[in-house]
Amino acid sequence: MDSKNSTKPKHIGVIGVGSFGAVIANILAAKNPVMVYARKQEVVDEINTSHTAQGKTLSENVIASTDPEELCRSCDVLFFMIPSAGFQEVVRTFSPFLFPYHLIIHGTKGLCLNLKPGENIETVKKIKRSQILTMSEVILEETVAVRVGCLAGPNLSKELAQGQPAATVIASKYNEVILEGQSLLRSEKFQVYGNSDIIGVEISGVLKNIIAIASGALAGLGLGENAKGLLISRGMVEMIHLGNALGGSIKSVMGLAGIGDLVTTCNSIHSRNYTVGYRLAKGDSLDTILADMDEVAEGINTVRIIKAFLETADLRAPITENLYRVLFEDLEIEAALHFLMKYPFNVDVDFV
Ligand SMILES: NC(=O)C1=CN([C@@H]2O[C@H](COP(=O)(O)OP(=O)(O)OC[C@H]3O[C@@H](n4cnc5c(N)ncnc54)[C@H](O)[C@@H]3O)[C@@H](O)[C@H]2O)C=CC1
Ligand SMILES: O=C(CO)COP(=O)(O)O
Repeated sequence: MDSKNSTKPKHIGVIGVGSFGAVIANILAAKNPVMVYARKQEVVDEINTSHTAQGKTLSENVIASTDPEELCRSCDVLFFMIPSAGFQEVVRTFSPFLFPYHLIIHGTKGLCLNLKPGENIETVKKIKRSQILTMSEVILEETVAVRVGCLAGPNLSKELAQGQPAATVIASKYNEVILEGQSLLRSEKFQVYGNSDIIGVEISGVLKNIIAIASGALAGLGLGENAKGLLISRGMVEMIHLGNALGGSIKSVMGLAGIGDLVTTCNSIHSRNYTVGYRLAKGDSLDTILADMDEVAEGINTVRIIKAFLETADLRAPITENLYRVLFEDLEIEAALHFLMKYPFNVDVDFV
């Protein structure tokens, strides 16, 4: 099947109409017709009749379908905007209809695991890098697509939806993916940078969620800006060492998808990860918080994965390790903070 034989105008595909997918669909719809994929027929009907998706307003340039084949036939470029927990399953649903000409960009800030049948993160205590998949690795493993990219940066969906100025990074090994992403998304309110280190950019977006949970916890304890500055700078160092161990470049952590997103999410009540930490510090249990949240806070699962990775890596990540104990072993946040304040960090900058 050759996409060039089609005479119909091509849509840009968006898979997932959650908070971020809806915003990206609207940004794309300013320049091109967009087709979004949703699993539920009632969501598709709502979009096609009233141009809303569960409370979020969508452009009239957006249509919806429940049919992955229709998306793949109608769109040469597809944006996957699905949380990591459902990512592999959704990519598998699309895989039979994808061809090498498709260009795929994802916006997911989480990780997947490549474990044996019957194993899961609860049962496997130690994880090697080869058992961790970024979302671009999932796409490359599950499909025939080659031109794959990711989108990451300080992009709180609530602010983007209000049309506030922001910027993002499109990362890919292929310059044409970066150029296509820039051309589709860029506007006077949305700047789009390029980066060829896709793993570094993906990992930056994933790891900042851990530090955002910790930042929310500091705020929940009523601590001030000195403590936050300390957390953000030491968090960045932890991201650099972990990012390096996971195959990313230091440079990407220093960029928009790393330090840029870290500052944003460590400071915003609109960040779900920050909110998790804040509520924990106010005394809510993780189970209560998860039961209340209808959106994803990727950092919780990421903490678990990185803790298991640390068991096989020659590396210490004290913020992540202590946050793991707070989230999953009932360590008091004050005790974790006390431990970190006594931790013998000596060298300020040890990564350049
Ligand atoms: N919301 C934000 O400000 C930003 C979110 N992100 C990342 O984008 C990803 C998605 O986040 P949100 O849109 O905020 O999440 P969300 O929880 O608001 O929405 C997720 C969407 O994915 C759909 N979905 C989940 N599993 C599915 C499946 N198996 N098949 C089909 N659809 C499925 C849900 O129905 C929902 O529409 C996350 O990895 C998040 O870290 C990145 C930047 C900003
Ligand atoms: O990644 C985000 C903004 O860049 C969104 O952060 P949360 O997932 O914590 O809401």
